Amino acid sequence: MAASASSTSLKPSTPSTTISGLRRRPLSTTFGVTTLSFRRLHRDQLCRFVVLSMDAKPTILVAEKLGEAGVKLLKEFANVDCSYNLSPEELCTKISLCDALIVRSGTKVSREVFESSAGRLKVVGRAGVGIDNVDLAAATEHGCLVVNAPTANTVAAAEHGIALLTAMARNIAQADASVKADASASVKNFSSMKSSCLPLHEIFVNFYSKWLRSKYVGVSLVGKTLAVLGFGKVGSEVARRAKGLGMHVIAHDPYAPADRARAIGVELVSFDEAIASADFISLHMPLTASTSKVLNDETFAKMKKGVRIVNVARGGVIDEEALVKALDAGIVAQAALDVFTVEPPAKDSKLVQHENVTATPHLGASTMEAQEGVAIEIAEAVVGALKGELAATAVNAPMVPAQVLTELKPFVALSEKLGRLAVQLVAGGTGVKTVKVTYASARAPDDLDTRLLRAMITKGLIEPISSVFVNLVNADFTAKQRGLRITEERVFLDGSPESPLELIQVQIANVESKFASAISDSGEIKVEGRVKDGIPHLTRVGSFEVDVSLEGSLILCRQVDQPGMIGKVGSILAEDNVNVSFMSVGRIAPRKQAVMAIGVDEEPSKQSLKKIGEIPAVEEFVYLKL
Ligand SMILES: NC(=O)c1ccc[n+]([C@@H]2O[C@H](COP(=O)([O-])OP(=O)(O)OC[C@H]3O[C@@H](n4cnc5c(N)ncnc54)[C@H](O)[C@@H]3O)[C@@H](O)[C@H]2O)c1
Ligand SMILES: O=C(O)[C@H](O)COP(=O)(O)O
Repeated sequence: MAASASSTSLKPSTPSTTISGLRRRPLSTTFGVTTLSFRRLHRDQLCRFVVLSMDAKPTILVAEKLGEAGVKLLKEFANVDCSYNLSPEELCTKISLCDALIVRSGTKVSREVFESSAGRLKVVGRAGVGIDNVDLAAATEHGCLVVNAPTANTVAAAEHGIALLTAMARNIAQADASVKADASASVKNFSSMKSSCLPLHEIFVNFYSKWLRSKYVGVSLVGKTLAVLGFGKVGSEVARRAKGLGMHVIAHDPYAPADRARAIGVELVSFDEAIASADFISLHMPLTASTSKVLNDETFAKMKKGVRIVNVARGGVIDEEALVKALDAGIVAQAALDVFTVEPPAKDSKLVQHENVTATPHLGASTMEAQEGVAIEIAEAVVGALKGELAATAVNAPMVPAQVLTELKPFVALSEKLGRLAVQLVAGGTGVKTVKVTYASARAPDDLDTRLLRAMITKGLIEPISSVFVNLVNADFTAKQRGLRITEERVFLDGSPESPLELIQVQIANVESKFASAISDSGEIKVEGRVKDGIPHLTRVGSFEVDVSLEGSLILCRQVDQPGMIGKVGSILAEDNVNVSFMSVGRIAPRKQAVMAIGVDEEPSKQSLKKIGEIPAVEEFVYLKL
C-alpha cells in the first residue's frame, strides 16, 4: 500500500514504536504547516454555518463597549447596532434580527439567546479570553460559531497583576481612601473650627490629625519571593515584570516547558514548594475542575504566615470563605483581587469589605490599548467568519461531513480520552512538547481522514491544563502556539477495512510520569486504545496490556500480582459507595508485576485513594479523570 499523502514540509519522524503483528508505513503528517489544505477544508465547513444571503448586509449587535477601531472595521462590512446594558429579555428580542453578536464578560449569552435567534445568529464574538459567559453547547447545537480574542489583553492583565502587587505592598488604595475621607471630613469641619476661634496651629493639627503615616507602612518587593501559579501567557509576563522589580520569582505550572521558564530566570517548582516558600503569590491558571478552589483551608495552612496574594485569573480558583478566614487569622496578610466567584460580588461581601483586601472590578483587560487590540482582533474574526473564512480563534464548530462523523464518532471519543489520560500521567514540572500519535488501520490512507482524531487528541491534551477550547478549527493553531509538536504515523493492517481503525496509540516523549508504569520500554508515556462494541477502551498503559472501557474515571494501580488484590481494592471502593464499571489486570508474568485498571462511576474520596495506596502489594497508583 502507498504511504499516506502528506501536505507538510516537516520531515516525518523516524518510526520508533513497535506494535506487534502490524506492518508499519511512513508517517502521514505533522502539525502546524498544513495551512493550505487546512484552510480549504475549513472554509467549506464554516460556510455551512455562515450562510448569509449574498445580497443582504449582515447585522452585528455589539452588546458591550468595544474599541472604536473594531467598531469601524465592523461598519465597513455590516450594519452595526451598539446597544449596551440590555436586559436578558431585550437581548433575546434583538437577537432575532442579528447575524452576529459581540460581547465581553458582562453579557450572558445563554441558551435562550440562541433559541430566540431562531437560527439567524451565525457568530458570537467574545472580545477577550474567557468564554464562560457563552453557552457553548447551545451555540454548537444551534450551528453558531463562537470566536474569541485570546492574546490581545495578555499584557494588560499582567500589568494589572503588577499594579495590584505593588499597590497592595504599599497600601495605596487604603491610604488614598483614608486621606480623602479624612480630608473631606476636615474640610467640612474647617469653617466651624475657624469660627470656634481655636489657635491656627491647633486647627492645622486637627486638619491633618489622621495623616496616617505609620499605619500605612508597607513592605518592600525587592528580594522577596513571588510564586506565579500558572505560567502561561499572563503568568510569564507577570514573572518577567516581577524580575525587573528585583523579586525572586518561582512558578508552578505542571504543563509549562522548563526551558521557557529558564529563559526568563524562573524556576519551576512543585505546588507545595511554591506556596510554602512564597512571600507573594500571583494566580494565573484557568478555572478548571482541577484548579477550582485550589487555594483553600488546607493550602492556606501550608503558606508562610503573612503571605500576600494577587488574583487576576478567575475568582473560582480561590475558596473565598477560606481566604476571609486566612486573612482574619493573619496567615494571609493582604489580598488584591480583580476577579470574584460572583461578579459583581455582594455589596456586603466580607471579602471585599475586609480592610486588608484591595479589590478592582475585573479590570485586568481594561486598558485603552488592550481594548483597541481586542476590538480589532474580534472584529476581524467575526467579519471573517461571516464571510466564511477560517477563524483561527474559533472555540466551537461541528467539523466534518455527517457520514464521516458517524463512522468516526467512537474513535473521536477514544482520541480525546487518550489525550486526556496521557497528559494527566505527566508528572508536574515536566512540560509536554512532543507527542506522537499512531493509527493502525486496514484502510487506505485516502480513506481515513485523521484530522478530526488529531484535533480531538489535541483537545484532550490541552483542555485539562488550560482555559483554551480546542476543536478541529483551532487545534493546530493552539498546539503550535503552545509549542506542542504532534506527529502522526499510520500503521497499515492486512484485513478488512470495514472499521476505519483498529487502534490508536498516544505517546508523550521527554517527560516524567506520575505513574512510572506508564513509561514504555522506549522511554515515553504510552497509552493505547481500541473501540469495542462502539465503546472506547484503554488497551495498553506503558508496557502493560489492560482492557478497561473509558467511561467515568480511572484508577491505575501497579502491584505485585497475587490473589485477592481485586477484592481488596473493590471493597475499599464499595465502602465508599463508588461503583466499579470495569476492571482489568495486565501483568508481565504470573506473580510478577501487574497493572490493574479500574473504571469508576464516581470520584473516590481522598481517604479511599489513600487506603488503596496503603495496600502492601500496591507499588504505585494514580486517579485519572476522563
Ligand atoms: N482579569 C482579567 O481581566 C483577565 C484577563 C486575561 C486573562 N484572565 C485570566 O487569566 C488566566 C490566564 O490566562 P492566560 O491567557 O495566561 O491563559 P493560558 O492558557 O495562556 O495560561 C494558563 C496556564 O495555566 C497552566 N495551568 C493549568 N492548570 C494548572 C494548574 N493546576 N496549576 C498551575 N498551572 C496550571 C497552564 O499550563 C497554562 O500554562 C485565565 O484564567 C484567564 O481567564 C483574566
Ligand atoms: O477573559 C478575559 O479576557 C478577561 O477576563 C477580561 O474580560 P473583559 O473583556 O470582560 O474585561
